[in-house]
Amino acid sequence: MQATETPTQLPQVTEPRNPGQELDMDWVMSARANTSAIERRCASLPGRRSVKKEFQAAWLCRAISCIDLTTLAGDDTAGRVARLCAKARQPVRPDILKPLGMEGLTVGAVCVYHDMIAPARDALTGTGIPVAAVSTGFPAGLSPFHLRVAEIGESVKVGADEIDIVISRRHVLTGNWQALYDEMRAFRTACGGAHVKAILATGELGSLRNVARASLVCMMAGADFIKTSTGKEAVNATLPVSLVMIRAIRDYHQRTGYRVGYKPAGGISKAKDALVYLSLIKEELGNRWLQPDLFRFGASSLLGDIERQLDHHVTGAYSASWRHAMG
Ligand SMILES: O=C[C@H](O)COP(=O)(O)O
Repeated sequence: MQATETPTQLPQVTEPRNPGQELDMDWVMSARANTSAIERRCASLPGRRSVKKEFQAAWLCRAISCIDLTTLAGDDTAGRVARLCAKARQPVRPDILKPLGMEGLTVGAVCVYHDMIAPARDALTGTGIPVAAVSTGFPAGLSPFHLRVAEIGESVKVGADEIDIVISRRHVLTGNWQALYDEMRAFRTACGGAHVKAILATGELGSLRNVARASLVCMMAGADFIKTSTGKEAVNATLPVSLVMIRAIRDYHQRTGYRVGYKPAGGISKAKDALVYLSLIKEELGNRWLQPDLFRFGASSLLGDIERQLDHHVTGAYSASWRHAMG
């Protein structure tokens, strides 16, 4: 990754929202995933070695601007969410951001459970930082369908800007693509003006081919983003799964003209891994997808590691451990 742009130099454009389309079964069934080719591509990925040292800080700031800063714990409180939102507004110490020319940098969004939307809204008033809520019986999605739809409506009513829905994995595992399409379409409709991210829970879908097909079906049904995982599955975001989903997004864009966003989530906690993901996006989809309206990291602890690495850069203490970590 040899890019020299800083996050502030990225074009600010408004993307037309994916309206979805009819379910195209021929297209869905033609989706394949060649596992060995995917593994070869992932093994050859740039990232650690190819981000030049002088550009790393800019790329790490880019990563921050794309984080959905997340807390999804049973013991979440309004106080914890308020602290998370303070971090979302000012993700890195000002004395680190100033020399980088990145004052005013914020994360992409804050992601919480339904009951934490109101505290998050209060804490983010006037910042423009969106609130995302997980929904539809997150994380398993096994509550009654009408309640899952109603949950979306409740979250939109109290101010969620984005809704992260979970799909019914069984529809994928049984090849019931029509049922998956209908479910996703209903969720998208219930979201109204709020953007909808479709969580595929890829670690539970059985095969990369299923991941490719589920990605296409959700986009056809109007997903604004497709997202790998809830963070609660045994296997969450991985590079092979990401490659399959990103290529489905590219295919969808080539055929329909609509850009759908991508959100890897779960287990991404290291700055060096964030750079690999950014490299993958840049190479497979291009710079346009490296903005928060089309790319997010779903992460609860990634920001802490990025802040530590930026601190090293700015204070000149470019540590041996970081050099080692970056290969
Ligand atoms: O969607 C976000 C994930 O739940 C966060 O997962 P994490 O805690 O492993 O970073």
